[in-house]
Amino acid sequence: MASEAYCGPLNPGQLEAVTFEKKHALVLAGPGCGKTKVIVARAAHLISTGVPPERILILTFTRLAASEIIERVELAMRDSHIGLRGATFHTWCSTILRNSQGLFGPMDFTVMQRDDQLQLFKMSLARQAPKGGLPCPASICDLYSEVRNTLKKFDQVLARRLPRFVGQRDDIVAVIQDYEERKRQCNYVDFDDLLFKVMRKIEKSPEHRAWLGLQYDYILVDEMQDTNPLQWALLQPLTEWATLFCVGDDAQSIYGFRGADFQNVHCFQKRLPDSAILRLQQNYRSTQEILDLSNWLMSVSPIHYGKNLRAVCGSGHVPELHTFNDAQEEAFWIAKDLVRRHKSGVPWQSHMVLVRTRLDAEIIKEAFAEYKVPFVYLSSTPLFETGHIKDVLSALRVVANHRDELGWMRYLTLWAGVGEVTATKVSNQMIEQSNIGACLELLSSEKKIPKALIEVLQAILALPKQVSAMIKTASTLMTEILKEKYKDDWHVRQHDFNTVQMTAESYVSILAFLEDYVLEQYRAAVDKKSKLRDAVCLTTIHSAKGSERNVCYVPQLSVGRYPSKSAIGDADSVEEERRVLYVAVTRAKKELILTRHLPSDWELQKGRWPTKTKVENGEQSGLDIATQLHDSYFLKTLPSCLVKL
Ligand SMILES: Nc1ncnc2c1ncn2[C@@H]1O[C@H](COP(=O)(O)OP(=O)(O)OP(=O)(O)O)[C@@H](O)[C@H]1O
Repeated sequence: MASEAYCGPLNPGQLEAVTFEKKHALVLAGPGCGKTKVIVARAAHLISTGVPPERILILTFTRLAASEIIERVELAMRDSHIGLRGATFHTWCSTILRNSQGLFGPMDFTVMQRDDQLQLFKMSLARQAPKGGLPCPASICDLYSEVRNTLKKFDQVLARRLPRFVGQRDDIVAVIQDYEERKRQCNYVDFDDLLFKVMRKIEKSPEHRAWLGLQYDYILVDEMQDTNPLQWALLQPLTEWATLFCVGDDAQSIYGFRGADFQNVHCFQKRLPDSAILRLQQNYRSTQEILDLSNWLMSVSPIHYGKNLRAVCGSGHVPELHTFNDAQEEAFWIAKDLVRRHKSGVPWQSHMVLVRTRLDAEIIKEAFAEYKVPFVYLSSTPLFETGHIKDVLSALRVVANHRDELGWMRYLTLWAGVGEVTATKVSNQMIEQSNIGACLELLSSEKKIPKALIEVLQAILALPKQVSAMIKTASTLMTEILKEKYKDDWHVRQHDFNTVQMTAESYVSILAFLEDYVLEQYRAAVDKKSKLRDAVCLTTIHSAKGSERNVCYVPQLSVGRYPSKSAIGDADSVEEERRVLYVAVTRAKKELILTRHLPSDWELQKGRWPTKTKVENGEQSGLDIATQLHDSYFLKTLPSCLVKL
């Protein structure tokens, strides 16, 4: 079989999936059973049997995964410009909006970052509810996002997420309407809009549906278990034209907070009667001892996952479980253990450390610095989220979209003598103008606006369409104000502009460049580069999906962390936490090292355990929560034979 020749051996189940000929299929498999391999081989198989690559669309959860799959298919086909299309749902929809000759609405828009969304909600709140009394901007933003991603009724989501505010329903709706109106005025599109706008059009209009559906013969979807109802509403109408081939694992669904819906997996066949469910059972990644522990973790869940992974590669080391006095001792031990392994000849890059949150990573980073362990951190704050870069980019933003109110606010308030009040007044005027030329004219007549502020924008406008040159000019002309604003660490920050310039080298459109960084193109490039270095991979578990290493450490497996305090009291959240831990432990190929530390004195004073639930519902005491944390601790009933203490 051609794809097998390209992609390496396939077992009979994988081969059946790769060459499946009836209509739609969902391949369900546990971790390490070759789902990614099957997607790559399926694409190679389709191409080798004559399907034009541009008629195949591959949808993945991250841009990195999309680019890796495309690369692997290209490698398999020995053709590096094969023309296969791979994207996340967001980048796919953004391309549809921008490249449809206006069929899906205006094509020139600025994609908002979450920061921008929060700022806009804050302004809407100030306009609609000046005396307060409503949820904070982040809560309203998340509420609205959940409504759109789950396609549930607003009142239903409000009652579940923010029960205390049900009485203020109409006020919250007014804030959201104000936010929507402002977004329209400013030419903004938020993350959810990208999907929502496309979905609404194809839902309502047969012409739009056909226009999109006719572009594809095959749509291949990775990580189906993490798709949400909005994403399904985009896929289902296209099945009239294209064949859907999805892979997923219900035990690895960890994006419930983004509205991921099990139904997309569990109801697949009911929703698409001309479809088949295929299952892959053999795990090629881990040793049986690692799988025994993983199987046990799922077997004690109240949900019946029915996971019983069998290792093709047989037996190996029993997972280790180490307990330390505190988090620092734990982190130092991990660093020392890595140094020991490296000294014995194992490359750094054979190791991965999987943490729960960015904050958890900090203590590990400190220990790595102390013991000089080289590492790449896969969830670090991208450069583009830092203040000085955002400041420079704000100048480019307003040149690209003169109705970008938040861009104006950031840019104007950078300059001495321009306060919030003036900036608000001026940016309101700017978004009324017909173009950036008219804005510059008006700015020149404003007494409070420094000349240098206008000169930066004029200089950007005068340049040919090269985004990297624009960044260079803007950062050079803004050096004095930035140096003053970031005087404490300017010596470090000043070097970042070169990196951003390099990233922008191939771009001729500011909007396209800004959008790519909002949608994580930049992070994907960094992740890819970092994989080439010999370094330990330090990563959040959410960023580790699809990855594997010979030796994996899962630290901070302490009471109150798995499940985390915030999940207690909500059975769905606790189960999602279990799946997060499942993803972590199933990344290990040969050795799994679990570590934890004893609760600190502070935590031991039971009355001082965080009392979020108590605050919100007035029901539970801190003591109750401490007891629940102990009772629900995932390792509480861990059979001692599954680990080496
Ligand atoms: N038939 C096979 N023969 C040999 N190795 C295989 C086979 N199928 C998969 N593998 C190997 O097993 C490992 C896991 O495969 P892959 O990453 O495709 O699994 P997955 O199901 O996508 O895992 P996860 O869901 O955990 O990300 C890879 O190293 C892959 O090369």
